[in-house]
Amino acid sequence: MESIIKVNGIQKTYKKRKTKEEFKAVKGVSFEVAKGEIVGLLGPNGAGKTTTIKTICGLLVPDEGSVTINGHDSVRDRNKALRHISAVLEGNRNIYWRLTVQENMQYFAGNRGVRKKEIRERVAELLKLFRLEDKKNELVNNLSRGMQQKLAICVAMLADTDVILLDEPTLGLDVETGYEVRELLRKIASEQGKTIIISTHDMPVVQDLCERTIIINEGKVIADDRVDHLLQLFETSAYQIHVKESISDQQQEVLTRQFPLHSWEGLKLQVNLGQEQDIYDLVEIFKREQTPIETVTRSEVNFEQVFRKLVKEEVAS
Ligand SMILES: Nc1ncnc2c1ncn2[C@@H]1O[C@H](COP(=O)(O)OP(=O)(O)OP(=O)(O)O)[C@@H](O)[C@H]1O
Repeated sequence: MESIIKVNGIQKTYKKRKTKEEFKAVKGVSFEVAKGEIVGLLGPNGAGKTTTIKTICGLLVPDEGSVTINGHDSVRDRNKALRHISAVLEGNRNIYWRLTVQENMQYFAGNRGVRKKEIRERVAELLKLFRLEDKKNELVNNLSRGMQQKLAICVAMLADTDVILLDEPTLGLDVETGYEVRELLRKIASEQGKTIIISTHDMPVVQDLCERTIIINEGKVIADDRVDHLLQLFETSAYQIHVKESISDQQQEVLTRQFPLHSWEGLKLQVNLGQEQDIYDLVEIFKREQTPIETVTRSEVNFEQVFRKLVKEEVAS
């Protein structure tokens, strides 16, 4: 499929103003995004996601490498490249809190080149899509965080660009509003063919919404794969063991040493094995002190486990 975004080996070093100390935040990131794809950009805090997103939307110039959008270089051909992109970088900080919802929409519509006679119709259409019609005369200051976030995305849709970049679109939203934003993004992608890149820590967003994920750690891409493929790869290695009584400190020590990727919920142990045969070593830990086992089941893998394992393996290597 045709790529609308090509990120070629970008590097970015920040210099601290006072000490002039240098920090390499992005160390040669490359990936491509096809038209109509929804891609999740994942990574621990400070991994370089925002720096990458800001470079794609032309707010930062890379020290090395390049970004092309629909064939236009984001530095040399900036205006042409940016015509294809809208970004929501700091959510509710991108909108005016002292204006109403509708005033914000009208202001940004003019600002982003929507033709005067089309503004009213475009604003009404988007407010309907985002279910913000009944809030149109409300001051943004009086809206909940979730509604402000929805408005910020709604504003980004005004220019009707091919690509939408979203930095943490569900940050701080409750489960229900997070779900609503997710469904909206899915609708926008499927009905309007938009290409969406989402930087997030929200694993359900990646698991439910993104077809592909690019995982960045310490400024480098450590995985770039389909979400369902990554889940399949890890499916065979996730187990749940339900014991009848708590294990001893010594057993816990061995467990932590041999199976660092585990967590307890009461008497239920959730563990990721390196390979399937490791189940025997795991059961041995309980057997040694005759801890009674209630059940051993292979568990459903969620994307959070996949993510943690990939990042942990990368740090260890
Ligand atoms: N303007 C800046 N000056 C100096 N260092 C910076 C600047 N912006 C970012 N950094 C550093 O670069 C690294 C990458 O930051 P970036 O914001 O891209 O990470 P991130 O993956 O988006 O993190 P988070 O998930 O915490 O938002 C971090 O260590 C950060 O402290």
